[in-house]
Amino acid sequence: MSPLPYDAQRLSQCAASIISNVRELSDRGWTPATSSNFSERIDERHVAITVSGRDKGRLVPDDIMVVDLDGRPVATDRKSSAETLLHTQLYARHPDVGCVLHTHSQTQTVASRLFAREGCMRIEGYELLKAFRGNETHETALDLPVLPNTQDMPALAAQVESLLDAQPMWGYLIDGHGLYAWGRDMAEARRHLEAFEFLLGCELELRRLQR
Ligand SMILES: CSC[C@@H](O)[C@@H](O)C(=O)COP(=O)(O)O
Ligand SMILES: [Zn+2]
Repeated sequence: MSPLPYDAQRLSQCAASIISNVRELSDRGWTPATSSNFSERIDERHVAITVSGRDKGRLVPDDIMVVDLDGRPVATDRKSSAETLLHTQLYARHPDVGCVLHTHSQTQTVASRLFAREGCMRIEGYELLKAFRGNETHETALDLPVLPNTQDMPALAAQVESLLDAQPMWGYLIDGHGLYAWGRDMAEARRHLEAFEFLLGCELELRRLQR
């Protein structure tokens, strides 16, 4: 047997981090019905990612596998997330991206429906905007893109590429689907994900109150 092209110990670390963090996200109801997918970078060429179709609230080490930056499985016959390309495109493009989190909370999904027509959701004036890397004041605005949903991953990835060409960003919504968020490591990606969830919730609540 040829040696693994990645560090098995680093894979175990990534798997443990994904399992424990995702269990907490799942306990909040953000990963219903096997939805959502999660990954962490192993090294410059390899990513640990969830196997497709698993119950994300009950992940075990066997539910985390390795893909290369083109999304091809490495040393396994398991099938990676149906949305693997949306993860690997970020790692391939940005060497400082270390973790990508995708969830399907009700807040994220409702917000995506509400702002789909505009193609973006403007979030401004909140203290919690400082949770995003690089922001040092609440006196700023963030445009969270909302992309049309499709099962055609290369087409979706191409749309994400053009967004990334245009602006620095930490996440996007997919209409009727959910949220992608990322960061340099699990802690930062999770901070960004939680900030998006909170801010989307505030905007939805404001709209309800203003009706
Ligand atoms: C269970 S429906 C959700 C899926 O279609 C998909 O959007 C998703 O988030 C999970 O897919 P997966 O292939 O398990 O990574
Ligand atoms: Zn999804």
